[in-house]
Amino acid sequence: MTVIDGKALAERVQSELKTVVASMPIQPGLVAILVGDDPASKIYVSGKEKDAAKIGIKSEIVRLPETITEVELLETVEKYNQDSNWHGIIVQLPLPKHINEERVLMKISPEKDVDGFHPTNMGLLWSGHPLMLPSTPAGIMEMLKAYNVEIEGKNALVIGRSNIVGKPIAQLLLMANATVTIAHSRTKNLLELVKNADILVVAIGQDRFIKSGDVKPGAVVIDVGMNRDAAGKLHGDVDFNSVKDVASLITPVPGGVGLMTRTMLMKQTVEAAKRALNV
Ligand SMILES: Nc1nc(=O)c2c([nH]1)NC[C@@H]1CN(c3ccc(C(=O)N[C@@H](CCC(=O)O)C(=O)O)cc3)C=[N+]21
Repeated sequence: MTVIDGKALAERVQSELKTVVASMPIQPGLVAILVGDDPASKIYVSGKEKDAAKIGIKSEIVRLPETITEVELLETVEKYNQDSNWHGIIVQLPLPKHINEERVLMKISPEKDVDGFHPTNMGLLWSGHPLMLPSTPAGIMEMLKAYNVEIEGKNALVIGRSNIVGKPIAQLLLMANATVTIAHSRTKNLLELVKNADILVVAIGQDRFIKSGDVKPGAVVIDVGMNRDAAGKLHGDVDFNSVKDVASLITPVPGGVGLMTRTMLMKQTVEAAKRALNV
């Protein structure tokens, strides 16, 4: 069994990006709009600032109060759409309940939508011609590539159907010629599907849901979960301690998918800046 080293891989990609950025005539810029104080979003945003600084990406966090109106938020997004100093815009999710998430995501100009959540970018991905890749799925594919995982013809099971992880990773695996199944909370024969999966991607947000007895021996297990227990310790959706003995390759939490998610956001930002420069 091999544990995927998300930290080493993230650092490798970051240093490649740093070289690319150093050779660019302008500094790529990434703005993160953070509404309210969701704890997971705060962790992500602070990590992102650190990564950006390391790579040489200009970054700004726009902190807005929980009480902001949807119109004010839309105006903020539009301001950064219009400002050519910023190549990437992300609006941290989740947003407060009184704000329509879909409308806000649709407001981000697709060329600056480095999360890849705009319906135009989702559609481009599903049509097989992606412009912007959502970071978590892009990071997962990067890990599979770095560890030479054969995807073609394999049974890939994605548990979770979110627009952020489940749907886009299913499409990326499909584009790599896997036979893809998407399972979710209403799936009836889940454990049967899990037993058959050569590649298992778990993104359901349930602490240590997948146990060693569930997994096919030799499977590649990618854990997207980030669940904090009462003591504040992070756990994945996979019971790492037992599943690691059954899997051929497995991602840890922390130190796996999360770090690659952050790094791929940086990569999308650099790509967006390159496109803005026409290089
Ligand atoms: N528009 C938008 N896009 C997102 O991609 C997005 C979002 N909103 N809202 C919040 C969630 C959460 N998320 C994380 C990604 C990586 C880590 C991360 O860095 N994890 C590290 C460290 C975790 C730790 O130690 O606390 C790890 O897994 O090793 C954390 C959180 C992205 N999200």
